[in-house]
Amino acid sequence: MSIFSRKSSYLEYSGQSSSALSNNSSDCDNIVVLRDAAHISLQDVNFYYGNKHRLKNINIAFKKNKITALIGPSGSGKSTLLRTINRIYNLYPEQKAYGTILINGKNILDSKVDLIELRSKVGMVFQKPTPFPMTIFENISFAVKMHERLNKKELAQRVEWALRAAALWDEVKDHLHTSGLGLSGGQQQRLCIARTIAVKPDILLLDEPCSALDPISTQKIEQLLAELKKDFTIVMVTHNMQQAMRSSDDTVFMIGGEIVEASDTKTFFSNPKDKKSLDYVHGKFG
Ligand SMILES: Nc1ncnc2c1ncn2[C@@H]1O[C@H](COP(=O)(O)OP(=O)(O)OP(=O)(O)O)[C@@H](O)[C@H]1O
Repeated sequence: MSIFSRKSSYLEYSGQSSSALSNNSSDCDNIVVLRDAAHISLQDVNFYYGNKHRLKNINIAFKKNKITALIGPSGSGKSTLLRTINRIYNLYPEQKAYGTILINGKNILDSKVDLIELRSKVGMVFQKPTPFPMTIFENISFAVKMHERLNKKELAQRVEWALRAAALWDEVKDHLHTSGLGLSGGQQQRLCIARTIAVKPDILLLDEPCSALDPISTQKIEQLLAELKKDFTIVMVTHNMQQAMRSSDDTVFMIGGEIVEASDTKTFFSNPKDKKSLDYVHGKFG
């Protein structure tokens, strides 16, 4: 069975009873778990850039088919946390993660994990749109060809499917064979999302996907994410608290490489439990 089979769940391996969203931080320091219907679970994750310890005992689970926002001041470790989930940090030998990250019950930090397969199942979209210097069609077909052998017709269907899913098809269908670099910033970001979902991942990691976009493009991406969560589990770093409030189901608040608080977004913003969360929500720092 593939390690990415959807059969296992957090509840199966943890042996813990299900409660609705629960926050264990009072039981055990810095242990914060969103338990219900978890798809990704980090257990005692620590991360180092060389000898700099930048994620400290992270315990958190992200729910299937929900959007979780990672928020916190600059340097709090949000992007680092995101980068552990598809092991992109492995491109840099001095960067090391320890602990357990379970996806569908399998530890993706295990040295035997196939990183190409992992990254096809855990897609990532970065802050700045980065289309390849190729046509719109090729931007997507190139990604698909790296992972699958499809015939010409199947490939064209997959490109159309991904562009439709990324709410870009109607805007580009008449010029698929022109450069992706000719699109607006918002369209380029949707192209990057289309490219990522074209290989049919289970999980989408988004690192400040709207920070380079104008408000209308931002709104389109937010609407798109609301659609995409029906099919994907989404974890998104954002600096924009309004965006976290509008778009996410759950919110995880970090400072200094640690999780301060995690809960459903409505509760986090209306009734944060930790004084630091309250101060952050009220703009007193960060
Ligand atoms: N490549 C790197 N080498 C060394 N240290 C790094 C590297 N990237 C990040 N760091 C450090 O790790 C810590 C966490 O950084 P990270 O980028 O994860 O924070 P962040 O919360 O995403 O910040 P921001 O909101 O500014 O993007 C910071 O102290 C940062 O300086």
